[in-house]
Amino acid sequence: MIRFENVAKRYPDGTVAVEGLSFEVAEGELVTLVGPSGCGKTTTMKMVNRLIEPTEGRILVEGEDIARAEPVELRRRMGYVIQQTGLFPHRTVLDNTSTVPHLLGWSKARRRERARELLDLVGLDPDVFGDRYPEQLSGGQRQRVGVARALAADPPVLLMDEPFGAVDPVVREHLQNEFLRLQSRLRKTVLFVTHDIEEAVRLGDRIAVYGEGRIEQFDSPATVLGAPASTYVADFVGADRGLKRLSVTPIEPGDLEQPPTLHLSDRLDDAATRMAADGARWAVVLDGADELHGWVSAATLAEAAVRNADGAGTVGDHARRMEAWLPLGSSLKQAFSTMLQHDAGWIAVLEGARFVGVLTPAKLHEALRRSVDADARAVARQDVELETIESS
Ligand SMILES: Nc1ncnc2c1ncn2[C@@H]1O[C@H](COP(=O)(O)OP(=O)(O)OP(=O)(O)O)[C@@H](O)[C@H]1O
Repeated sequence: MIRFENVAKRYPDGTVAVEGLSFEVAEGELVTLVGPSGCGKTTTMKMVNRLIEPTEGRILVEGEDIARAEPVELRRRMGYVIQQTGLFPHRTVLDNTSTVPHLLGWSKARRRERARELLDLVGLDPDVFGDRYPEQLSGGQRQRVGVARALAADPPVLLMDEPFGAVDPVVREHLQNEFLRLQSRLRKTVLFVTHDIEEAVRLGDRIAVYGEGRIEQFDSPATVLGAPASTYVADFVGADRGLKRLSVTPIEPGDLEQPPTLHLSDRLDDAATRMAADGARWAVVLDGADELHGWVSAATLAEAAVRNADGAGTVGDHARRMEAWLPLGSSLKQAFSTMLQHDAGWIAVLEGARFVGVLTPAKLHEALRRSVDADARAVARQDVELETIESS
């Protein structure tokens, strides 16, 4: 969708802003450009909408060499969001949001309808905010209007230059989450500049990590964090990259342990006998539809079976509810956080309503190590054999 072919930008004073840029952003993909100040991220982005012309190479958008496109027409195909928002201070929120439709000659009724729809989409009630001026908004609200304006004419491409850079960390995280939700619906092709590695990792389908004027690594967030291509990238992503990687590594079926399962209606004595035979300390308890109910310990079952020597009673009489669960595909970070929140030694993992296994801290650690190794060797996670220092 956006393709850089050996692109360079040299300024007349000899500064090489970027060189040797060759990469592609696929349709519907969100690529973050991340790196320290002055490494050439903004230059890269501005070459896509021809605010800056490359001195070497070419850039194709939807297969077309943009050097041949008419710049104004090109820019209308691209939403552009910047940190300072660039909202017109003397125009209302509705008018700001309608800027491009206005330029495109849409009727007033259609423009307003579209602007209202977009404000709604970015979480601003048009009845409350539509007639305000930008100075009557908070920083976060202004950024939302910036995003709404960029989306107004439904462009296939979005260029975003530190769009959430000027707001505090809490608002920023909120805006990031909202944007991710929006993007999962709209599937725009997005080039997103940031100097914040956390932001790059959270938002990007892939990340381009910039060194001075060139890309040092272009990979998925998990690979950049798990297998940095150089010491430069390793330093840039930070010593806590293992922790950061937790948030981009999903729980897979192969990560799970399979403890014994019992059903609520199972007879107490049968269940106690099975547990003793398995040597298991606890079991997961499912209901009649094989959906998660909770858990029960072997000791509880054994005691209860002794007390109810006549064989009366079921597992359901002694099972405890289990609130610590997550759907398959959730991140290892969510898993860890759920364990801590419930002070649980394991969490249940579900696929839809079906119970598929449990994740323990040891399995979580193993999953992380396997996924790092799998990325480094470009194999599937379940194909990785781990060498482990056994704890004694
Ligand atoms: N008009 C210009 N003339 C000369 N050098 C320039 C010009 N514009 C930018 N540069 C240089 O090009 C390099 C890349 O700048 P660019 O704005 O792309 O960096 P950046 O990664 O976006 O940085 P930041 O995060 O600080 O915005 C910098 O060294 C900058 O000083």
